[in-house]
Amino acid sequence: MEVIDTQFADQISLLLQSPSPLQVQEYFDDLLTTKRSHGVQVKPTNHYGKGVYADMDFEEGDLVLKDPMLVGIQHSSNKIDCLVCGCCFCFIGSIEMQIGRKLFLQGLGGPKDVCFNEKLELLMHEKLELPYSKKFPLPGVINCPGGCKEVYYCSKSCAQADWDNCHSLLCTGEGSKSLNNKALSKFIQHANETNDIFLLAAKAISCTILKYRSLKAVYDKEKDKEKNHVSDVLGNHNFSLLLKAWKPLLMGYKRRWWDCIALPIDVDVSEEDSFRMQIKQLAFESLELLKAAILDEECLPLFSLEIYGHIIGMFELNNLDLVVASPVEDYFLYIDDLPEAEKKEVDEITRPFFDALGEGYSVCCEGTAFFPIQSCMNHSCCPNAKAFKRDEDRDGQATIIACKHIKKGEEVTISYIDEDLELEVRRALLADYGFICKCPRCVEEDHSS
Ligand SMILES: C[S@@+](CC[C@H](N)C(=O)[O-])C[C@H]1O[C@@H](n2cnc3c(N)ncnc32)[C@H](O)[C@@H]1O
Repeated sequence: MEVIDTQFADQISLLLQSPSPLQVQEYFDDLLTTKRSHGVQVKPTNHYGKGVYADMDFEEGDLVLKDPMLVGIQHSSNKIDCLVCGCCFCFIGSIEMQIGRKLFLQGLGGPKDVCFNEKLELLMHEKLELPYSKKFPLPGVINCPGGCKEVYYCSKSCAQADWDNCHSLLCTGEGSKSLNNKALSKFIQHANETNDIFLLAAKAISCTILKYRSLKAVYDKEKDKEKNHVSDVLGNHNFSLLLKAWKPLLMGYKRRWWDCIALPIDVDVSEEDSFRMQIKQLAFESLELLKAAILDEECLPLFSLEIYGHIIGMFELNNLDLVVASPVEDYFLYIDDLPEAEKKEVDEITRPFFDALGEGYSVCCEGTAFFPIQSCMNHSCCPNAKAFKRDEDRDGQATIIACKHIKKGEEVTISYIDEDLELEVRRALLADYGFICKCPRCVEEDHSS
């Protein structure tokens, strides 16, 4: 066992204790009120933990819920394709910048002629305007306040929100509040080379530390007024503040990553134990790098392997794809729809870029995120709702749409898998989520098979 795990065993088990139904109810009622999501409630189900229930009638196609993420990341491999805000994940810059940057960074200057590559640079720096691009305006690019040149934003408010929420600890720029920028870069490199779910876990830990620090500052101020304050590292007051800061993660459904991760198809069942040990070792290596970068003496239990494993496990079981459609796709579709004569003229300018982009012209922003309310939605193979982005949903929030009539009081369910598959295939896929589905359709198909 790791030192922190042994030393803080009691606190760790409190951090992992399932919240009472009342705590769950209060937390989600509060969250839904703050987010002004009035159509749903989170309540205990009869069978499997908590679930989301309709608080009003919905018709097919109605918006049931917009759920802002707790933490999210853009996949590292997607960063060349799409320049998006590091907080709300909307596309930023301009159509020209998106196209020029992507082609330039990929070294895909098409025909390797100097003239074309010069054009890409001009595009990237917005010194060359493409016809009709103004019809697809994007917010300007705001730099990271810590100067890292890794993350950009759509507005000063998004930059500040991300800084205050988690980025100040995970920024590799000069203004970073991490312990050691080199160690942080090593942690990030390890995550990029192994599994970027570690970046999501690091965001969750940073969020908790920063929340803890702000709760502590308020607490100390109050205490100062009382004059007799004695600061005790991880004493009762501090731990109760840490528990409070941890609350959003406390609510998530968690299992240890190395226990819950699905066995890859190329790993034989006889090698399962050794596979799970390797996964645990990988988490250990990542955690050691993270500790060197952002360890906080007052939040030590957060850096135990047990907690790290549970946070990653929660993201593994509950994470949802973060997808934001590309305005570059809209742009080229618009050009393609122009009246023939005009299209011919415009095409002469845009065609070389379109050809160089190839199929990549429509790549979306892709990543992984944790959505607090959507992650409470249970699965059904005959769901009444689905995660679906409409044309207007151009940021990183999860959008849930009713796919049939939902009555007030009914549970809102989504399908975690492609529900059109056969019973046996569905069962195999759902085994990765750790349960056997007993929805009405599975029960009926099971009886008739
Ligand atoms: C994303 S969570 C859903 C919320 C969860 N019920 C909770 O209490 O936090 C997924 C977990 O819920 C349970 N679950 C969801 N749908 C289920 C179903 N149709 N049958 C059995 N268990 C289900 C499983 O334990 C699954 O791993």
